Formats: sequence, structure tokens, C-alpha cells
Amino acid sequence: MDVSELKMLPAGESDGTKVCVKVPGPTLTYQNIHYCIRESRGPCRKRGPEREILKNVSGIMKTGLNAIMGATGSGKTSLLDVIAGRKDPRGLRSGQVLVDNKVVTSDLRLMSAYVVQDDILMGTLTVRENLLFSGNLRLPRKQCSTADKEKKVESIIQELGLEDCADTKIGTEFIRGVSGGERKRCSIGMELITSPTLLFLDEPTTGLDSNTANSIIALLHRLSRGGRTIIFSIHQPRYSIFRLFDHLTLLHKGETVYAGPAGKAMDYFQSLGYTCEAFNNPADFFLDITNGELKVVCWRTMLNVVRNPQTSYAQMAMNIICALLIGLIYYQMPLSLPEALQNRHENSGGYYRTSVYFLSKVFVDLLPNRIVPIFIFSSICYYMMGLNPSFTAFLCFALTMSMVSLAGVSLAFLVSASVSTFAMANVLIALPFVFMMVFGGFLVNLNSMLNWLSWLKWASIFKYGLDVRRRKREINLQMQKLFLVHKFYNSTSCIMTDTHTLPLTGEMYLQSQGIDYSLWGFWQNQVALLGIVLVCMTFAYIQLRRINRWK
Ligand SMILES: Nc1ncnc2c1ncn2[C@@H]1O[C@H](COP(=O)(O)OP(=O)(O)OP(=O)(O)O)[C@@H](O)[C@H]1O
Repeated sequence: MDVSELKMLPAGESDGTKVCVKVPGPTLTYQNIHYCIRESRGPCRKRGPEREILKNVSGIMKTGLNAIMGATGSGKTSLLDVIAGRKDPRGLRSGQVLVDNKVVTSDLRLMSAYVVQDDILMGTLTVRENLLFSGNLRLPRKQCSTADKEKKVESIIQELGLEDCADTKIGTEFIRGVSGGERKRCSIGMELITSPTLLFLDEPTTGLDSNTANSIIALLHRLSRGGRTIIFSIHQPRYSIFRLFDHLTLLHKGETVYAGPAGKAMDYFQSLGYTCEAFNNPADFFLDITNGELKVVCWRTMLNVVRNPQTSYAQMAMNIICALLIGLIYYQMPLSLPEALQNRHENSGGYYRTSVYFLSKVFVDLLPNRIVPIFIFSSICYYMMGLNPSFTAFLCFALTMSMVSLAGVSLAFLVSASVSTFAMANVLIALPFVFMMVFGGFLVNLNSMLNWLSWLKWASIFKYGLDVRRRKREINLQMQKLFLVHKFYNSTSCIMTDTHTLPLTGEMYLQSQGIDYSLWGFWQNQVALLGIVLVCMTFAYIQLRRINRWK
């Protein structure tokens, strides 16, 4: 398509969009928006040249349904984010956004609501509980009593037609929950709690079947008739959805192709010589005009993979590092016992502040979820294994298990707070754990390790846990197995035997493994694990604070 022909349309033309409501919602105007991004390139994330993704875009959006349409990558979400004040303001080269003729900057976020594409609902809570959560967080405590909040939630449940599923859990991968449409309606309800008159939605129909999509847009249409200005991006709506739009903004490569009454778009394109076949959906027709060919989309996807290769690089790096590591560890592996035997044999395992999130994550999720199950686990297996029956010894065991688990989870927390994609987090978490397992002394006898690599053991969570556990276990069990001891008293250094076996003690075995079995040796490991927990948590908090809230 030759966009130059379409530039003739006066940008922002919107006459004819008149929705009759008692109290109209706000009118949003944006003028001459130029928005640029600077892409990071290569594994070092070098800053590339600046690219303009919105080019002199203007428009007026009034009470009613305002749709932003365009092919993939045309700038729909970017435009929505810029006018909603959610896009990094550093990229805005020129232009301004006005609401009811007043300039707004990031304050717009407080007057309006934005429904994100990936909802933020808690799957284990019911629809009503989720809405109440939003109300408790976002409605001012002084002006709104608990009863007011509950009343507000009930009215939203009714307005959105959620009565039948109000007490059904949203659902998780383990719990069968509400349907996709009910879930989306609940996400919208989470934002309606503050009674915004200006509502932004990023692709509200994505991932829904066409009937559900239809019902969501019908709901938005109904809400708009209550005096709301609803602005949303949408990909490829069916005709029954398209005909509900009051205003249409059509984008192509960051430029406005059409901005005006949705019902007049067809006439406009036909006046330019484009004919829509009989029975063709007008929305599809507009996209076909601006879209170009499919191969263009494939090319864009391929470039995206090539230019966003962090995941592939990280996987490649992980393979190379692991290969080098294994090569070094088994380098010229001695054929003598016992190291060779051990190594070969064992080679075959926008709602709340950052601080609020961090503290609730640590104290309500991480700590109880590590400590309680581990105490249950320990109380079952500890006595089954026949270890030292004293309660103090049991506490030491459970404490060690909990500290190891906490250290592991803190490290995982740090990694997940540092990267934005699940795939990257997966790769990056595997790497330190492989290192720690290898250098923890579980897979490899640390004595057989090259001297210059052995310092790495000090960074291993497994090493500290294993040292404590071995200290207890070896004294108790190892000696029994190895030397057929008839009578063995836990944690004493004396093995009483009536065979001719040498009186080799647990301590001697531990010493041979390079493990400090003194009381200080025990606490040293706990302190080291606590140190790892504190360091990881501190850095995780810093990373959480550094997360870019702009899109
Ligand atoms: N933060 C960013 N960094 C790099 N590129 C970006 C960024 N934001 C937007 N872009 C680029 O700007 C262009 C428009 O993106 P945008 O997400 O607005 O398009 P879209 O029309 O919503 O696409 P889709 O329908 O695929 O979601 C795309 O080419 C996109 O790659």
C-alpha cells in the first residue's frame, strides 16, 4: 500500500462521533506525537540507533468506544501506552496529550485505569475476593469504609454480570476456575473499582474465542454508554465487534492512516479507490489494505529472533561453560581409588510499592513455604533414618535443611528479579545450581579437584548443607555400613566393636573428606548459608527496585 495517498486525511478528524449519554466522559486529544525507541543490540546490549515508532500521530477520542487498529507492529500498543502515560517519557520527542483540554503528564495514571493484556488476578482467590483486594488497595481508607468497599464490589459484580461466578476461584494450572470471558471481565472489574471515566485496554479480546470476544466488547460498549471514554487496541475484530466501535484509529508503521468515525471509514477508503468485496469484513478489508503480505510478518518474526538472541546466547554459553567445567573436573582423571571410584560412580539431580511486594513475598511466601514443609519433611524422614534421637540433633538437621532451601530460593528470587523473561530466568537459574552441585562435593570429591578451582566450593550452597548433614550422617551411618559395627553410639567418637575392625571413627572419616566436625564447623556452615540468603535477598530487592515500570 502507498501510505502517502492516505496522508491526505486530516489527522484526528472525528466529527460525527456523537454518543448520547447523560454525563459525557472526558475527551482525550493527542497532537503531533513523535515517539522514538532505541533498541539494544548484540549480547552486550549496545545501544542501537534511534527508531521512530510513532510518527506525527494526532487524534481526538470522546465518550464511547475508541478502537486503535492496525497490523502487527504498526504501533497500536505504543500509541495506547503513550496516551495513557505508561510509556517511558524519555522517548517522547514532541507532542502532547490533553484531557478535556488540559495538559496531562504522568498524573493521567491516577485519573484513569488501564487493563493490561496479561491479567494480574490471583488464581487462588475468588472473583469477589480479587475485586475486594483491588478495592482494599486502591480505595482511600479514610473516605471508604469496609462496608462501602463491599458495596462497590457488589455493584461491579452486577454491572459486569459476574453474579454466577462471584464465589468461584479464578483458577490456576491446578485449579479449574472461571471461563476466559469471566476472567477478562474480572480484570476489567479490578480497574473499575476506582470508577474511572477514562479506561484504556490493551488488546482486551486477545486469547478469547470469537463469541467471548463479542461479549467483552458488548460489555465495554455498555460501560461506555454510562459516560465513559474507552480506548483500546484490537487486532482483527469480527464484524459484529467492529460495528460497535464509535471511533476508529487505523495505524500503519507508526503513522495514522485513518482517524475518525468508525462508520465512515469504508466510505473514506472507497473514495480512495479501494473496493471491499461483498461479504468481506470491513475490519479485515482495512487491515488487508495496510498489511501488505504475510511473508512480511514472517520476516519480522525472523528478525526479531535474530535481533533478540539473549536466550540462545545464554543457552550456548551455559553449554560451553558446563562442557569446560566437566572437562576440567575430570581432566586427566586419576585411576586410583578412592577419588576415581567416587567420581565415576556418583556421576550417574501499579498496585503497591516494591517494598510491600518484597516484604510480603519474603514473609508470607518464601519463609513459610520453605520452613514449614521442611520441618514436616524432616520430622518424618529424620526418625525413619534412625539418626540421633535427641530433639536438639533433630532441630539442627531441620535448621540445616531449611537454610539450604532458603538459600536456594533466595538465589532463584534474585535471578527472577533480574531478568524479564521466563526463558532467561530458567537458563540463568540452572547455571549457578549446576556449578554449586559440582563444587558442593556431592558429585565430585573436592579433594580430587584441581587446586586452582577448589575455591569455587565456598560459593556453593550445597557444600554448606552437605558438610553439616554429612557431619551428622556419617558419624551415624557410614561407619556402620563400612565396618559392620555391632554397637554404635551416635555422635560419639568411639566405635565399640567386637570384631577385629580398626577403630575408625566418624570424625576420622569426616576429616578424610575435609569436613570440619567441630561445633564451630556446624555454625560456620549456618552462618555461610545465612550470608548467602542475605546477600541474595538484598540484591533481589535492589533489582526489583530497578525494574523499569515504563513500557
Ligand atoms: N520498548 C521497545 N523496544 C523496542 N521496540 C519497541 C518497543 N516498543 C515498541 N517497539 C517497536 O515499535 C513497533 C510498534 O510496536 P507496538 O507494540 O506498538 O505494535 P502493535 O501494533 O501493538 O503490535 P502487535 O499487534 O504485534 O502487538 C514495533 O515494531 C515494536 O517492535
